[in-house]
Order: sequence, then C-alpha cells, then structure tokens
Amino acid sequence: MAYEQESHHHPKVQFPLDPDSYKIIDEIGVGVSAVVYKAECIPLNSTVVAIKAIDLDQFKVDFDKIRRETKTMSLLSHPNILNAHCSFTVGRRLWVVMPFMSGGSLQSIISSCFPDGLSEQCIAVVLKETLNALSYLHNQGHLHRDIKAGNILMDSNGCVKLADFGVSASIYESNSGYGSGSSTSSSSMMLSDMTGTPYWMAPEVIHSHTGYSYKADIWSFGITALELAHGRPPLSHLPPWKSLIMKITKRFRFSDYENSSDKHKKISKAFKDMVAACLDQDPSKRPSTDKLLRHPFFKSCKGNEFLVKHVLHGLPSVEERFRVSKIHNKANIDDDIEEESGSELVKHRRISGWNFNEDVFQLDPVFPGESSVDDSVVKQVRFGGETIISERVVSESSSLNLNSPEGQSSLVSTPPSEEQQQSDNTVNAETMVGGLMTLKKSLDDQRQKVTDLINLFGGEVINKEDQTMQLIEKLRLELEAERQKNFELEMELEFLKFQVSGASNTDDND
Ligand SMILES: Nc1ncnc2c1ncn2[C@@H]1O[C@H](COP(=O)(O)OP(=O)(O)OP(=O)(O)O)[C@@H](O)[C@H]1O
Repeated sequence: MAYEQESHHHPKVQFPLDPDSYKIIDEIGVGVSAVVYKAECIPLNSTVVAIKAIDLDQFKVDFDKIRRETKTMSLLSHPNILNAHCSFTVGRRLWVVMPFMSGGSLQSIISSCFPDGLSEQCIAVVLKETLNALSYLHNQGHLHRDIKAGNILMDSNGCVKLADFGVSASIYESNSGYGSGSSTSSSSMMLSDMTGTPYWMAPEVIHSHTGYSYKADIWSFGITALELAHGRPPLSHLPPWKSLIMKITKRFRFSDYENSSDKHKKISKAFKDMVAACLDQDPSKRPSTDKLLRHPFFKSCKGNEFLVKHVLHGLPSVEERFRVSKIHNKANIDDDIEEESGSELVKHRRISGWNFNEDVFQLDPVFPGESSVDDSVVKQVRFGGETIISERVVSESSSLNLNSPEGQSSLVSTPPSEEQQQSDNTVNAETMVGGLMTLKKSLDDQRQKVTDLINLFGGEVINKEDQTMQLIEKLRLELEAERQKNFELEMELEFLKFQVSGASNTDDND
C-alpha cells in the first residue's frame, strides 16, 4: 500500500485504521469524487462518525505529499476547523474518518430547507465562525482553496466548522498544482489540472497570472456569502462553462447574482458592503480575514443557539435530506430531458451579447435580431458608493466571439473604450487558452457526472452515447481518409501539370 495509515491527532482516542471496525449506516452525501457515509466505529462504543471515501483513481495522487500534509494539518487545531480522526486506504479509495456533524453542510441545509437563502442574522453567525477558521488558517500560513457552503458543516449545537481541509484538500491540491511556492509556473498547466466547480473561483485563479493567494479565499468567501443569502452561488443558473466565460471576459460583476425571484429581498447596506469588498476584481483591494472580522456586518452577531433555533429546529436529518435530494435530482434530470426536446430552439439559440437590466439587477441575454444591444453606452451602476458594473455590450461584428462548435451560444464583446482599456485588462491569448482549458476540464467533469447519473438510473443512454461517439470517430476517420485522398489527387494533378508544362517547354525549346 503506497499510503501509510495515518492517525491524525488526539493521542488519547485512537480511531482504528481498518475498514472492518466501521459499520456503514447510511449515505449522506456525494461530491465530485467522493461519497460520504454516516458510520459507527464499533470498537469505540459505536461512536458515530462520517467517512468520506475519495476515489483515488481520479487523481494523480502523490502519497508522500499527502502524508507530509496530513502531518502538518493534524497539528492545526481550532474550534471552527473540522479535523479528521484518521485516514487510510481501502482498495482504490481513501477513507477519511471525521466527526459526524449532524446538521450536515450549509449547502445541504439551504438546498433542502432554505431555497431562498438564510436570514442575514443566521448568515452573520455562520460567516463569522467560518471567518474565525479562515483567519486561523491564514495566520498559520495555510490557504483553504475550497471555501463554499458545501464545506461548512454544522453540528447539533449550532457550532460551525470549516471542512475539507487536510487530507482531501491535499489530494485535490496535489492534483491541481496551484498554490503557494508551487513549482508549477505554467499557467496552462495550472488551469488544465484544476478541479472543482468554478462558481466560487476567483477571477485571478482562472486568469492564473498570480495563481492562488489568500485573497482568492476571500473571493470564495464572498461568493459563499451570496450562496447563503440566495440559496445558490451567483451564475449557477448557467452551466459552469458559461459562468467561466463571463468571468474570463470580465462580464462577471457583483450584481450578476441577483435574479428576479429575489429582487424584493431586502439586503442590508452592511451586508452588501462586506460582500462587495470580498468580490473586488483586484485581489489586493480585498480585505484580509482580520479586517473582515472587524466589519460592521459582524457587529452584534448572535451566538450558536440562534442557529439551533432558526436553522436546526425542525430540520430533517442529513441522511433524510440526502435521500430526498437524490429523488429531486432525478426528477430534475427528467424535466431537463423533456424540456430539451420541447424547446431546443430556444435553448440553443445564439446569444449576441448581454444587457444589464437595472430593474431586476441582472444580466439579460440578447439574441441576434432583437437588436436591443446598446452598442455605444458604457453602463455603470453604482453600488454602495463603489462602481460595480462597468459594462460595455456591443454588437456582433467585433472581436471576441466564443462560438461553440455546436452553435449553442456565443458571447460577444468589443474592444473596450479608451478609458476602459486603461483599467481593464483586455483578454489575451494566454488567458483565453487557460480559460478554455479550465472550461474543458469543467465540461469533462460535468460529462463524468452525467455519465455517473445515467449509470445510476440505468445505463441505456450510455450505449447511445457510446454509439454516437463511435459513429463520430468513424466519420472522422472517413473524413480524414477522404482528405488524404484529395491531397494525393491534388499532388498527382500538380505533378501532371508540371509534366505537361515541362513537356510543352521542351516543345517550345525544340
Ligand atoms: N463530517 C460530516 N458530517 C456530516 N455530514 C457531512 C460530513 N461531511 C460531509 N457531509 C455531508 O456530505 C455532503 C457531501 O460532502 P462532500 O465534502 O463530498 O461534498 P461537497 O464538498 O459538496 O463536494 P465536493 O466533492 O465538490 O467538495 C455534504 O454536503 C454534507 O452534507
């Protein structure tokens, strides 16, 4: 076994390092590459634990690195950080045994019980505790790299802990290669290897000029704030690749997250101001964790009992919620399939630009022919005293045209106005290539997810997909052969021409 078993800390309580000591009770979550179980540790009085089983086949695992990092992580200790009990490999999976947090993740809480988000008072408690954890990590010289509601867990006392730091983080990281002091300097390397969904990713991580820094954690923290407030991260109504394009083309702004369903939601000035600071495009302008902790939004913040009363009270168990969400997801997939066949045209129409809709605080797509794209005005929206939106949307003829091969949609922008050019980086080739690589990765991930789901609900479609792929491959080969033949014929023709002209030349000479 390449990875030695590792008991993480607390020498008093030794969690056993073999799978047989654990009795799996229920599935409580699935991530991109892991399944999370509720289990009992039999030799330890059947202590309830959570086990995250990570599929190692998906990662280029560097066991030495994981071992080193888990050692370091186990030395970290903070009331708002969830430390794993131990970890060991089981076949091709890494089991990370950790305390069971009965409330589950904030993501699972909001998605099943608070679809329109939590109240600001609850958010303040959750974020403050998260910030305590993040501040501790940053002050110890560590980055989290995956701040999101899915990684913030709550126990039965309303205590909030930041998770997915340590073993799993180091796996994802060893795969991603971005990070402090990393020898990976090629941005395309960093991007092509990047894992995870992009909604929480800071623009500079995608652009990759500077790589990941503390301030990228702050960006993700800001996105998480919006996620808690609205029940989902900004742009999540778009597929990940589109959210990426919007960021690459700098079309992502703070207000993009607003959708018409929450337009009546009252958001306090302090909250807007705090989030706007975290989501500054310029990392150096984003506040540090310590500065954030002093922000007025966290003044007169309630305690954990408040969360027990307003969030946990009456909440179904995490396993129950997971069961329901699984059924719900399946229903959604069915809906999508139906919708796809019915309104394909609408969904696959090309988009010629984006118009900022001030009334509903969102970006509306503009379809070719509707010609409502204002191609002369630089739109600016002021928000909390700062200019958040500075958008120039122009007609189709000019510059960047990301036309997907399927002709699904395209985003079009023009060269920025002079004053914009000074402040805005224009999209360069490196950025585009990097971004597209990330995009490809994201699409691959999505494809994998869809494949997994299809497998889960019966594999028939897979065969169709396989057949289609085979057909495409066959056609590609045929096309290639055809091209080769054409080429040979052309060469032959050239040769004949040459011979003919050579012959006539000699004739002339004669
Ligand atoms: N220690 C734990 N106690 C209780 N529930 C947990 C625990 N760890 C994870 N979960 C539940 O399992 C779900 C999935 O966890 P996981 O970390 O795999 O997912 P994720 O962070 O949403 O996805 P990703 O793999 O993209 O990071 C969480 O949303 C949470 O509800």
